[in-house]
Amino acid sequence: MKLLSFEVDGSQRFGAWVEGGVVDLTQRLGAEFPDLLSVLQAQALPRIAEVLKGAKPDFDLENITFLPVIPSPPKIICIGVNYEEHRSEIGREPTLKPPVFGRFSNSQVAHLGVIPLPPESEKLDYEGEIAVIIGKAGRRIPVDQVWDYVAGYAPYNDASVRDWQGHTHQWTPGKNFLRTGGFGPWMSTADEFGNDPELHLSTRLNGMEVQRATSRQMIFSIAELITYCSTFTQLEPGDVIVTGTPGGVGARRKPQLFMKHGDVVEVEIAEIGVLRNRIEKEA
Ligand SMILES: O=C(O)C[C@H](/C=C/C(=O)C(=O)O)C(=O)O
Repeated sequence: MKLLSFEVDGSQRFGAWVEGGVVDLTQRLGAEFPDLLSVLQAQALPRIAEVLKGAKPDFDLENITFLPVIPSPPKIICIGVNYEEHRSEIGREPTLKPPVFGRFSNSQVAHLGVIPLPPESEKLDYEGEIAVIIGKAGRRIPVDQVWDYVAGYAPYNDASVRDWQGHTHQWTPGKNFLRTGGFGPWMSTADEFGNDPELHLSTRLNGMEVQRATSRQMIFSIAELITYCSTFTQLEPGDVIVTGTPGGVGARRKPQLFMKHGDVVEVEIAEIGVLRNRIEKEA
């Protein structure tokens, strides 16, 4: 299933993309589940699958406004330096454990939303990534059991304000400018894949491919990341783990390639879909 959050006529809803459009699940199940997060919290994905059997779309994609897949995740845990090509382009020493940092939920932006280029920056960069959405609470999850805890996967753009990321050795400010973290268009539920799926990730800037990798190239696998993160914190349904970006970021190109007003950035997971955002100067 491809599940999404969206708005129609100012009302926030959740639904499923099926061939031909969007099935409105708020209309069918809203009394029980106000949003996609509550579906995950109730572990009600099988219920959604039941409701979707034979359901006809209610909206064309053109008639909805996308919201971030989970608009307010309990936690957004980001992983840095998780592909060898990126590690070597930034000249970092390998680490025995994954670098971890956080994003706030208001740093997210939906598919087709505008990523603002803040007046404080001349170095807004893209980072195409695979997001893992957690479907079940767990602490110290053994590596061979992590797949029971995954609800699905989605494209993510961990767009980064490099000037602010570089102020100190903490990356948080540069990773949390408002509406820089693209999340969408939808999550594909884990049952569409086997355990440990190979997902094919690419990033395009104005149609030019700038990043390409698969989940097999991660330094710390999705399973290892879930085990690691669930050791220092309790993972909860709706938490998002953003698994790191491959080589090819704009800051490390020669010449550098930062995003500017009018650019269109796309992050694609071939098995899931394309997340597209336009860059606009923030007034
Ligand atoms: O500055 C660094 O060493 C790493 C930093 C962040 C990387 C990520 O967020 C990631 O790898 O996904 C960077 O490349 O600027």
